[in-house]
Amino acid sequence: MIEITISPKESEGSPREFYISESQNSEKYEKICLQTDDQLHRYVQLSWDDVNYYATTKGKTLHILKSVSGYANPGEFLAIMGASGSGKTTLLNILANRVRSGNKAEMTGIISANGKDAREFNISKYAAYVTQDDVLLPALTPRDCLMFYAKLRCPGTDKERYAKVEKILSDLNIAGIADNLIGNAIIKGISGGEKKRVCIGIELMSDPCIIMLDEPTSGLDSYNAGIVIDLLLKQAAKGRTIISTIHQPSSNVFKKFDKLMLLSEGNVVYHGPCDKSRKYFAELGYKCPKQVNPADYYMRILHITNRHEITDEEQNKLDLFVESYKENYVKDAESKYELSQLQEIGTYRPNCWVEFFELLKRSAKTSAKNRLSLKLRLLMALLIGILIALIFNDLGNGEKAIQNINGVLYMLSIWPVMSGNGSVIMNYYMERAVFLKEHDEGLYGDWSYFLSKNMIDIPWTMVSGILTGVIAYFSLGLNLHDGSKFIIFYCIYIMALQCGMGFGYITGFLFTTVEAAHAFSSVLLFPLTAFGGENVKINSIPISWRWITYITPFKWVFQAFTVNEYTDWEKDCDTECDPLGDLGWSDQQWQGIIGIIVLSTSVRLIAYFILKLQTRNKRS
Ligand SMILES: Nc1ncnc2c1ncn2[C@@H]1O[C@H](COP(=O)(O)OP(=O)(O)OP(=O)(O)O)[C@@H](O)[C@H]1O
Repeated sequence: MIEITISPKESEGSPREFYISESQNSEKYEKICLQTDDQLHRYVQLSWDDVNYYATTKGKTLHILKSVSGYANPGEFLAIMGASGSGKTTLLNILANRVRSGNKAEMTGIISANGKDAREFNISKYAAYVTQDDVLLPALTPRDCLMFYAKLRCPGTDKERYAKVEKILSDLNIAGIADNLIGNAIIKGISGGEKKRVCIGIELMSDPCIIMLDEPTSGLDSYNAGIVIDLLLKQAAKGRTIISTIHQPSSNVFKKFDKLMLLSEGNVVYHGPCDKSRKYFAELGYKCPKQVNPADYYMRILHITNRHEITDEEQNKLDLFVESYKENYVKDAESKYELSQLQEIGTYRPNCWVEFFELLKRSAKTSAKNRLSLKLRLLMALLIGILIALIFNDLGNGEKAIQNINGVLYMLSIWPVMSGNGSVIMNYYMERAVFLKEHDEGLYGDWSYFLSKNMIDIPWTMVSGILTGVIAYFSLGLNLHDGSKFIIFYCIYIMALQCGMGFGYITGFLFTTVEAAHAFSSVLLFPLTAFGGENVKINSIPISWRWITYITPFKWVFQAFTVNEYTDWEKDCDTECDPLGDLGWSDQQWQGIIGIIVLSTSVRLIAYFILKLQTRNKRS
């Protein structure tokens, strides 16, 4: 049994002497008893000394953080404030080990956790990071999100995981909306404050010692901002170290912070107890009037009109604050706890099949709940089938029939490749941010993700194939020599869709924006339609260009379709009529099908390779 003494707020005690206060003004001395040594794992004092950050842009080197020193204690909420561009996010990212020195940026200084140099270990193993944007899947519910993390992050039985999710939902006061959709601009969902609480809940699943947040209240009204800050204070009260950048807090929110760090133009101008900041600035000649929110007042006195042309008055004021801070800076006592006593987060990792299965389940749920996208895709498949049936309703006989059948089969070769490509790009960009975040956190590997994406495509391609394929095939009266003809046609159609999806993954993984991916795939696929064998016969293509036909999905699909159609063809035709011979593949029974299988597999392997490369580059 460990006894923890709770000291008053003003005390600059050791990490074991943090205060717990539901109401900020409480000056009560309390004692709490923790049941076991387990709680010790949460106590991390993070400190940073003489941190400088330089970034080079357009040939100019900017000094973004200037000799910044500070600390954050366990059990406390440290708010980092400053005008826009003062370096808050950069500092937070450096503390979270999300910024490294490279070609265009250089970081100097020492960051340590409980006295141990952070260069010797990975701080992200102890810290959770909540980004400013809510990176969530809109078609899921808060419970789905937390449960997904519980499955991949928390050891134990499903019952224990379920209990943990319920506890977090109730701690964050979102149990009432746990089964509502998260939503986005299109899908009506939960409020911004509730989304932020879901993001915090996700991070709490891994029981982090430190929680870092980038502007968790931005975009929230003062009531919701207060709720978010209160729940973070509760987490601090459990011994966690909370570090958060914050923009324009209300006076009610401001007075809840334990420690405050004020930045101006990359310099620290104040770092210490929040409630002592008024007195500190008053002594420097800047007295905040009683009725004024200190947060607003500090922003006003630190305001710089044009940072590229700082006036003498602004510079003198900044120098006064910076010098005074340097003289007065006193760091809290060093933590007594060895880092080896701390519990790492994210060390639990289920095997890749569990990751795959959970990702598959989530993708299925997301697709099913995203009704609009589902309906649109089904409608499109149906309409294309009907449209083809209407346009080519009279195929005719003899030469005319061959020309018409070639035309319709070529359309049926282009459409699945294009639609498969487009649907993958669209779907991938809807979840790209979530995937990159989760993958970066090591929640699952790229193999599990890629495999689950490939598996979830299968039912969709089968349904789409039935809708377009059945309508087109039977309404046009294509070859019905025996039942296997349609089955082969259907399988080729599905493989064409799969191949198009493979191309979609390549472009999706290569580009960071959906617009660039669509533009690139159009530029890539459209010219390939000329090499499919319908517009220009393959043997009339110059030899030096003929290799392109091997990477043209339309060519393999068209070949497979025509061979299937014209073998045992029963239309009226004179003896000269040889549609397969005219196309140049009369003796190539299986090449089309083998070609589409090989190309489909190759593009997926290439896509996986690109994904691996991209995620590795992002991590490094
Ligand atoms: N890699 C970089 N290259 C060029 N400039 C950078 C880089 N990183 C940060 N900056 C610049 O450094 C300054 C501080 O950026 P930072 O995002 O930390 O500010 P902030 O205080 O968080 O601002 P805001 O409140 O608007 O988010 C900004 O002027 C930003 O443009």
